Amino acid sequence: MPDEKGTLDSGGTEMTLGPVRPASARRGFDVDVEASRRALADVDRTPGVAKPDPILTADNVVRSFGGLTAVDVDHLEVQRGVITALIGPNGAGKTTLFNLLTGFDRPDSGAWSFNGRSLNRVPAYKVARMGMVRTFQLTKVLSKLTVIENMRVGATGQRGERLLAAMLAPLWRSQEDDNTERADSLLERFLLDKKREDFAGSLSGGQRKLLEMARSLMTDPELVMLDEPMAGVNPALKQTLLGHVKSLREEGRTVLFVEHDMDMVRDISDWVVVMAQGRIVAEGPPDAVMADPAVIDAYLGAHHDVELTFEAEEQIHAEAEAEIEQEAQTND
Ligand SMILES: Nc1ncnc2c1ncn2[C@@H]1O[C@H](COP(=O)(O)OP(=O)(O)OP(=O)(O)O)[C@@H](O)[C@H]1O
Repeated sequence: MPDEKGTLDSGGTEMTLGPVRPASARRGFDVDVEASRRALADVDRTPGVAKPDPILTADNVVRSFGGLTAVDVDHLEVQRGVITALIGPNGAGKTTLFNLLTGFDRPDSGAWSFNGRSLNRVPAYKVARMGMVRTFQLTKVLSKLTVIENMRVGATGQRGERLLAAMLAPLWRSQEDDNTERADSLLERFLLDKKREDFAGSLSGGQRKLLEMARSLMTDPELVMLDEPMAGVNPALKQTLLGHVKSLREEGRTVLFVEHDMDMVRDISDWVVVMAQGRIVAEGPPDAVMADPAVIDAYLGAHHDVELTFEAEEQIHAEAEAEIEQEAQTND
C-alpha cells in the first residue's frame, strides 16, 4: 500500500530471500575513488550530462499524481565511487525519484539501470539485494523491535511487519549467526552497540538516523541512497553522521543523497544535481552549482527556512544538550 510519500510495500516475498553473505564472500568494490572523483573535473556542467563511469542511469522517467507531474527526468547518470547530492526546493520530486529508482514506486514511463542491469519492474527487496539501498526521510526503524532485531530485519533488504514472520522462519534461523555477527560489527561502528537490546522506539531522532544507516549496510550495498540524513539531527551528531557518509565513500561505495542542509552538501559532495518541478535543472561541482544564479533562483527562491522564535530555539538547545548527555552516558 502507498504510504505518506507514495511508496509501495514490495512485500509478500520475503521468505524467498537469502541471507547476507558471510564476510569472506562479500563484494569488493573495485573502484579507484580518487580517479573517479578526478574524472568528474572534465565533465560538462549541463543537466543530464554523461559520466565517465556511471553506476546508475535513468532515461525519460515520468511520474504523475493526478494532474501533477512530480518527476520528469530526461536523463540522469550517477558517477560510481563518489558522493552525489540531489538538491532542490520542497516538492521538486527528489523523494519521488528515490522511490522510483529503488522500486518503492512505479513510474508512468521510463527506464533505469544499475550497473548496466535494467531495474524496470524490479521490486524493492530485489533492488536491495542487487546492491542498491535507500534510507527514508522519516526513518522507518521498527519501534517495537530492539535495535539488534531491526538490524536483522535489514539483512533481508525489506521493511514492514511481515518481516516478523520472516525472522521466525527456519531459513532465517539457519543464517542468523552470520547476520548477527555483521549486525554487531555495524552497531559498534555506529556507536549503537550499547543500545543493542533497547527498543528502537526509545532512541533519539539522531540515533534512529544512525540505526537506519547502519541497517542499510546489512546487505553490503554498492550504492547507498540517503534521503535527508541530517534532518532533525543535532549539530554534534551531524558531524558524526558526516563522518559515516564519508567512510562509505572510502569503502568504495557510491552515495547519492537528498539534503537541504547546504553546509553538508558543500562539505561532502563531489557532484551536485539540482531538481526543480520534477526536472533536472543543473548539475556540477558543489561550489559552481551553488554559485549558479539559475540554481539560486530555482532553489533558494522556493526554499525559505522559517526564522526560529526564541522559545523554539531554546527548546532545540535543550533537546540537543539532552541528546549529547545521553550519548556521553552511552559511551561511558
Ligand atoms: N503519493 C502522492 N500523491 C500525490 N502527490 C504526491 C505523492 N507523493 C508526492 N507527491 C507530490 O509530488 C511532488 C514531489 O514530491 P516529493 O516529495 O518527491 O518532493 P521532494 O523534492 O522530495 O520534497 P521535499 O524536499 O519537501 O521532501 C510534490 O508536489 C508532492 O506533493
